[in-house]
Amino acid sequence: MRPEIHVSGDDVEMVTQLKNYLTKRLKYLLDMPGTIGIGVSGGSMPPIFTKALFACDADLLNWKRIRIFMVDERYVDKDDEQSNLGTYLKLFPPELAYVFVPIPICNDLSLTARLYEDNLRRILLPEQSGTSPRFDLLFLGCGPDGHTASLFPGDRAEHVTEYGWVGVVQDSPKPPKTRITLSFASLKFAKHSAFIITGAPKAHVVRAIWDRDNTLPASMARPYNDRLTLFVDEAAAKSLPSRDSSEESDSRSPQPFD
Ligand SMILES: O=C1O[C@H](COP(=O)(O)O)[C@@H](O)[C@H](O)[C@H]1O
Repeated sequence: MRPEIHVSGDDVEMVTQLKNYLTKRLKYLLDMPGTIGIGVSGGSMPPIFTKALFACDADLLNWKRIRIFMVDERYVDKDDEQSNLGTYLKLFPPELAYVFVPIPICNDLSLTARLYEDNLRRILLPEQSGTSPRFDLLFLGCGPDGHTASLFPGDRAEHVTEYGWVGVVQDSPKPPKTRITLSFASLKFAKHSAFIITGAPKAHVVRAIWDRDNTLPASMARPYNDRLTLFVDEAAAKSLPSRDSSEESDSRSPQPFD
């Protein structure tokens, strides 16, 4: 099944599209039992995601049930300007800091990854079945090199945790060099994933995702159930097939996986 595509003319339109998507997903998830786990990315995503989230109706922002976690993090303290979590904490009201799954950065990188995995399993259980996570909603970004989270071309992530949910990267081509990241396996078991991608330098990555070209991590990270939505601006959409092209249709229905 092809991903659902939303092309926006500007940030305001993209925020509205994201707000509508979040509204639909939260309405569904709030009707189900348990904790709602939303994975988010750093880089350019925090401001636009935060605007869209807080544009949702207040009755959907049930902070007793929603927990937000980083799909990757730089190996820096959360007060460092490079910290993805730190960026969100600066954008969220301080009284909501508790909704973020803590990333216990310590002086041992592998231990940091293991402790993060423990936190994810403890906070997002019991929805997690067995050893594979079932994250409710993932918001992924990508770089012009096709990386997503901190999964870079060249298979640089090392698996150091008991369940393989979280890996470590020590030679990131994008500074800082050292990071922790959700693994491909944990990203691919998501119930719903969405990419937020803007700018012409990433148009080839958007096309790779559309074409299921698994030479790039961003395309390799699409969920097994094919429930994937792309939020792109016009520049990032420029390599997609034209609206009326035959390439667009793909009637394969999504795998039942929820
Ligand atoms: O370093 C990172 O890069 C990607 C993409 O960032 P962007 O600024 O090009 O959108 C981001 O998704 C990831 O979370 C971050 O750690």
